[in-house]
Order: sequence, then C-alpha cells, then structure tokens
Amino acid sequence: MKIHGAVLREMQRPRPFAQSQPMSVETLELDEPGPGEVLIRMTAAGVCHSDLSVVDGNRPRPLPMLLGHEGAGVVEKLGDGVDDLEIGQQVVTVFLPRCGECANCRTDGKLPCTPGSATNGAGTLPFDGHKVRLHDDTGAEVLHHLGASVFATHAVVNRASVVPVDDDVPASIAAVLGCAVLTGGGAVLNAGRPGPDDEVMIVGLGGVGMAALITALSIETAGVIGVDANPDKLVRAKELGAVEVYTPEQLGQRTAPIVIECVGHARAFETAFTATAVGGTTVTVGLPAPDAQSHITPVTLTAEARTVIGSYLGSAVPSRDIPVYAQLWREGKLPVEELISDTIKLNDLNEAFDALSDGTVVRQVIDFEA
Ligand SMILES: NC(=O)c1ccc[n+]([C@@H]2O[C@H](COP(=O)([O-])OP(=O)(O)OC[C@H]3O[C@@H](n4cnc5c(N)ncnc54)[C@H](O)[C@@H]3O)[C@@H](O)[C@H]2O)c1
Ligand SMILES: [Zn+2]
Ligand SMILES: [Zn+2]
Repeated sequence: MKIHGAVLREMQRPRPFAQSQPMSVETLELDEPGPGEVLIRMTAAGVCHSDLSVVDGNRPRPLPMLLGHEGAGVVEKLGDGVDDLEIGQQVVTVFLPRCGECANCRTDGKLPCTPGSATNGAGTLPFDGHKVRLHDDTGAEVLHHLGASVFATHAVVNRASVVPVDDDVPASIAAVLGCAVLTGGGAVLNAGRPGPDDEVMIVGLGGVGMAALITALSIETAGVIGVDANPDKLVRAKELGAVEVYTPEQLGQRTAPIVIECVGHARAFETAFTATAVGGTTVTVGLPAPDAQSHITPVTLTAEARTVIGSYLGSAVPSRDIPVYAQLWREGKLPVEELISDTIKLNDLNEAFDALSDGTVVRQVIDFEA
C-alpha cells in the first residue's frame, strides 16, 4: 500500500534543519504484514532525542531510514499467528522488541533483548527484513528505526513491538507512554528505586527527564530536585512540583541519594555522578555519541559505596509497565499531558528537530488526525 513517511537520507546536515531539510515527507510503498506482524494506522508520534541523534549523526544508523519510534495507532490488519490483538484496537509502539526467549529477555527488563538489539542496529524489522520501499523506479529499501518507524501515516511492526492501551487514553498521551514515560518512569521505579526518605535528583528535563520527574513526584520520596542547562526547564519543573531546581553550574556541593541522568552528554553524566551522595545510586539513561568519554573519580565508587546503573528502555518489561502508567494517568497520579509542549504535523519535523536541538521544548507530538 502507499503511505506517506518522513525519510532521512543524509545525517549531519547543517543547522538550521528548517533550511537544510534532512527529512522529507515522501510517498512510500509499505508491504503487507507478514507472520507475527501488525499493520497500524498511526494517530500520534512523539519526537524523541533518540530520533534527533540519528539526524545530527550522534548515533549513526544505516540510511535511508524512516525515523520515529514513540507512536500510538490503531490496528488495521493482523499477520498470520497474531491472535491476541483486534482490528480497531489502540496500540503503542516500543523501541526495542522482545523475543521473550533469549537469556536477556529472562532478566525481568534489566537487559535488552539480544536479537531485538541486533535488528534495531541493522535497521531491519524484527525479526524479518524490511517492509518499506521508495515509491520510485529504484524501489530501494528504506530502513526501519528501532523496529517502529512511526513518522509515517502507517507502519508494519512486529507484534513484539506493540503494547495495547485502552481507547480511553488519548492518542498523544498513549504515544508518549511508549518511550518518554516508559524510559524516564522506569529509570526511577525499576532502576533507581528511591525509598520514602530518599531525595531524587533528575539531571536533564526534556521529554524523558520530565517523565522521570512526574513519576518520582507520584511516589513517596523526600523531594524531587530538577537540574537542566536551560532555565525555562527549571521553571517548568518547579511548576510541576520540584522542591529545588539548579543549572549544573549552580549545583555546588548539592547531592542526592538517587540521581537520574536524562541528557545524553558525557558532561551531564559527570554532573550526575558528582551529585550522587555517599552510598547513593546514579542511573544513566542518556545515549551520548559512541566515542564520548566521561571523567569521573573512580575511588569514590569504592570508598563511598556508590552504584552506577545504566538503564535502557526504563529497565522495563513494556507489556507489564505501560498499562500501569496508563492506569496512573487515569487516576490523575501521573500528569503525562504536562510532557506535551507542542502538537505538530508530520510536515513540521525539520523545524521540530531544530527546537529539540535548542532544548526549548519538552515533547513535541505529531497529531496525524489534525
Ligand atoms: N535509555 C533509553 O532507553 C533512552 C530512551 C529514550 C531516550 N534516551 C536518551 O535520553 C536522552 C534524553 O532524551 P530526551 O528525548 O528527553 O531529550 P531532550 O533533548 O528532550 O532533553 C535533554 C535535556 O537535557 C538538557 N541539557 C542539555 N545539556 C545539559 C547538561 N549538560 N546538563 C543538564 N541538562 C542538560 C536540555 O536542556 C534538555 O532539556 C537522549 O540522550 C536520548 O537519546 C534514552
Ligand atoms: Zn525515544
Ligand atoms: Zn530476547
């Protein structure tokens, strides 16, 4: 079938992207869902820094690629063997499929699925090649982003890449559950695990960090502290309930027992590590460029009995955790709508990546039905 999707043909085009246009919305050919796959009509998709990192070349991927991994949509067709979803049902995409059988999949979310990680790296669809081609004489294959490729009117994904979310959750909120909330929320609840007497510090208050912040605010702690290089983010964090906010330069000796880094720069990891109290835990969520290096003082790990945890996908089992976040939202305990700073159209993606690079937005969400 013919679809429209935002294809990235070249990384590291100069800023502003509004001018250099790294993404172009094109007509594409989407194959039918094969065994174990699902065709989704997209209703909403969030713009995450992990998409930007492909555009700006920080996380190089094979091209041309159809980006986007944080999406919500409606099931339109089921491939053979998919018998636990229904046509018309709302689903949310997650950015790492779980085969459910490898050794890593048996670690309760701590480790990323091995074959899922391999197909994500190759830009193929889990666990079976690709589905999207250019609609021209070449018919060349367009690679998939993180098994999802949701910056398009439709997507074919593996059943292992979607989680159903009931229709009472609006599409824009459902989309954000799939990456920002799963990642930021899980970094707090599954990785950092603060106790009621622990302060929680969040370094980096974009979509993922702000999701970590509202999650930490939804449980009993000794207070939530926000840190960001952009003072506007600090104002927002205070409005949402942070007790104290700082730029990295203002932090001084301020520490917390649980510090969650949600930036993706080597310097921000150093900030988070330094701000971790004796006996405390630094959770790192950001994805810096592969050659980035941080300088820390390793003896403090030993002498101060500290822990560093890397958390991918919120150390989560998405099918278990996404319905929990949806329920917390329903109960008014997790104001996910506060993460959505802008509603945009598929055609606005280049401008959206400029805004995300500038750090002026939290989550921009494409509304496919506008
Ligand atoms: N681990 C995972 O599973 C996972 C999932 C999703 C995203 N990520 C990664 O998490 C990171 C954050 O993603 P996002 O979409 O929230 O990004 P974002 O761009 O929305 O947010 C980053 C925030 O960090 C702030 N910042 C920049 N430099 C800083 C510094 N030195 N100190 C403090 N704050 C600083 C920016 O002002 C911005 O508010 C990215 O690296 C992304 O690739 C990881
Ligand atoms: Zn993401
Ligand atoms: Zn697996």
